[in-house]
Amino acid sequence: MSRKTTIAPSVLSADFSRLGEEVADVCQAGADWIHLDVMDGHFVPNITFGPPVIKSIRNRTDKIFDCHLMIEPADPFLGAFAEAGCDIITVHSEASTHLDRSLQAIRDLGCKAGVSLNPSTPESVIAYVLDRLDLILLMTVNPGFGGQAFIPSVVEKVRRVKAMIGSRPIHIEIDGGVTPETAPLVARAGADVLVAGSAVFKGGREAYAGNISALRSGADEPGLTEFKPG
Ligand SMILES: O=C(CO)[C@H](O)[C@H](O)COP(=O)(O)O
Repeated sequence: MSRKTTIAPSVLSADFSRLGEEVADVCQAGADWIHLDVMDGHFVPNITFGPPVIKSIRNRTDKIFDCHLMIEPADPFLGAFAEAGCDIITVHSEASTHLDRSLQAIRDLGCKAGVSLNPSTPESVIAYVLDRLDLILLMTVNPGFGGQAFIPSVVEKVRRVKAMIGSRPIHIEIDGGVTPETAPLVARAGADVLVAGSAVFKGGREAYAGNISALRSGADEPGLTEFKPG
């Protein structure tokens, strides 16, 4: 059976002066989720936006808001991101001193809980929190900027994480340098959610539908098993 990979455009590559329209346009073009990259200028060398901006675009779509927190600490702000309308909140393992507590707090807020690993972080850091996870975000670039080159060594980590989670209903999401060429590599290794900024937003709104379908057709090869989240 073939499957449908979830495509999550990262608004990092959108025109921020028209963010609401950009979100509506990519949803209209076939996006499944909206990926929100929150950066603090401390954990990563860039600053983006926070809860007020997310709240201001929440009414543009009812698609899942997938919030990737690249902030340290994250715990004091989890409530504000949930309140702003995020459905999934992902924290970085490298920025979480008490990862188990952070994941529990996200679920207590009524959101799905995710953890993100930088390219150099081994998957062993999540071995004891698997039952608290709805999503594992494996970075295929060093976080902070869009438009970077995909780091191929992470493909092997995707395979290991897929084996590690077994039958648990946990999404494996890939973020960084995802293109129609790299999408099949990570999909074959076990990823079911692909984040893409540059590859979706290039060419302006008329190009979004074609860009999304190019990513999807690369990832949705026949023979890949369908993912059924819990
Ligand atoms: O988290 C990110 C950077 O930290 C971005 O989501 C990611 O890099 C997507 O951009 P692109 O598809 O252009 O690589």
